[in-house]
Amino acid sequence: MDPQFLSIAAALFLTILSSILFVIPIIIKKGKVDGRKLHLPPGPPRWPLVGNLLQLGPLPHRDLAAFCSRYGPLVYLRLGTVDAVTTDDPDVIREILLRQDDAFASRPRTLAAVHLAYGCGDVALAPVGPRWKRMRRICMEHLLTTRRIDSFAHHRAQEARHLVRSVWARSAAGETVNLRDVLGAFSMNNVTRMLLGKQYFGAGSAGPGEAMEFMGITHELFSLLGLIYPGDYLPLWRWFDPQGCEKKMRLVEKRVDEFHTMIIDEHRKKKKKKNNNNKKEYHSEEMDFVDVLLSLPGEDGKEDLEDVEIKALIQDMIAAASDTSSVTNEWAMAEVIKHPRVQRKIQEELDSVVGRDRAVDESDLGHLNYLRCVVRETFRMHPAGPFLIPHESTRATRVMGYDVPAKTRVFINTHALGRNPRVWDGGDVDEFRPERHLLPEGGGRVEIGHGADFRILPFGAGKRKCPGAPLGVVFVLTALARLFHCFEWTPAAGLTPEAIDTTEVYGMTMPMANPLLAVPKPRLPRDIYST
Ligand code: HEM
Repeated sequence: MDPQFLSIAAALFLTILSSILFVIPIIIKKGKVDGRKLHLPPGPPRWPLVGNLLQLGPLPHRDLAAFCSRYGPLVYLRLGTVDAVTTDDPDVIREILLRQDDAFASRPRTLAAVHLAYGCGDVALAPVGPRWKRMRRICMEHLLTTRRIDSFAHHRAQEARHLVRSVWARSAAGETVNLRDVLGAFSMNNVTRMLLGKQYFGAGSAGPGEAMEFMGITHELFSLLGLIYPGDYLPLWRWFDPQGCEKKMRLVEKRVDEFHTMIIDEHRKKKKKKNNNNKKEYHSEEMDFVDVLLSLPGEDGKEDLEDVEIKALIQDMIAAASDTSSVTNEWAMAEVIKHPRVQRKIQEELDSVVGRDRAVDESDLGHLNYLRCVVRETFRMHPAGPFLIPHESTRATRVMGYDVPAKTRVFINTHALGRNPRVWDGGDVDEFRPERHLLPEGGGRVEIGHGADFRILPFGAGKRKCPGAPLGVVFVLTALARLFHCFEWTPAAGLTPEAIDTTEVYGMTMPMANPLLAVPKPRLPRDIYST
């Protein structure tokens, strides 16, 4: 028998045994509030101690969706020692994220958040409280302002040109394009130029050694952040940790920290050199996010933010900004190539709004309503992550007439929301049909957000709503507009459009199981590709 399986089985057995001794009294106490039996939401039957943990497979968002269609819009689960609820319903989501935002705006302190987000000292994974508030304020007031984002428009334009040129070079060589690679490089370069003032892909990149290290750690970071780690639900599991997850987290934590230390040192040296050369302070437009953070005053009379705060913020932005937009772009490209009718309509719109004698620029993006519907439809079927980042209740409350205890973990299933047949009538929830989002003639711009009906939820809502949503939308629309304006796309040789594989893999973000390969054919005059 597989030795890894044996060690996992032994760990499970020992965990259950030791749990019997320690946890049962706590569970018995928790089943009541003020002596009254809790009226919990309905949910599937659970095993002693592990609860519903063993009912979650490799695609937990699909398992939780199945529970919702069986038990109702709000489902209670017991995951080891943790109370949890899940929903795929717009009314329940609105209740949790807007009407009871105060009760549900926190985050659980998972082991990954402790090790990989500087002890939950960041924005995205931090429990609600003064520290989160301050870090979020720094993001909103200094990093993600319209002015600051506009100041990087020329970088984004350059990266869009690189994207088109790299695809063009491959098409000229008759090569199939791996869209995961090119879209990943586009997003990552945009993000690292804005955050760190450097790029890791293509000409002008920061050396292959550093790029390799950066890609290595971000890859490991993403996979650890996406993991469902049993130790978060069965604390005694951590004694055995048969897969060595915690050890891996500590190793990645160390490598990530060394990388951020190097980045901050470089920025300090650059600043000092500039000061020694008697150059004036930076113009605001020249500053990347690390420069901005190094120039902000700290608390309690301290001159600067603490390094650890800067590292936590940078870490968050890399994780939150890069993969989300590249995963969305790959799904959108796959669905459009799978539906040649949709590709034709995108191109007709681009030819009418932009024309064929110049490249798309950011000012065009607001006028591309059909493409905006394509992005909404992509978010409906393939939200960047299958769940919002888990929320946690700070106090006991009631939702839809049911008790929800304090410290309940909340899984908002955005994947299931977009495919919920009670929400999307017509029986075609698995069909990619952007037209369903079109507004009546003269209805204005199609917005890419949840709107009043909460039928899609690409960026969350309420206090923890994504602060980078406008920028994320620009990354996504820019790449798609440029790639469909410049090229006609067909599937890799030998594949019909319908045969493109759109199965997903679970993680913090939810990419396609296999990278998308496709063949581009230029459709514009030659000079558009070289300018
Ligand atoms: C297409 C691109 C993007 C998508 C789909 C996306 C989606 C999301 C979602 C679903 C959340 C969780 C909301 C919740 O838990 O209620 C989130 C949080 C967050 N996002 Fe984004 N995001 C994108 C781009 C960005 C960008 C470009 C940035 C910053 C440069 C960013 C920064 C953040 C941060 C800091 C949080 C945590 C907010 C908090 O917990 O207070 N995101 N995002």
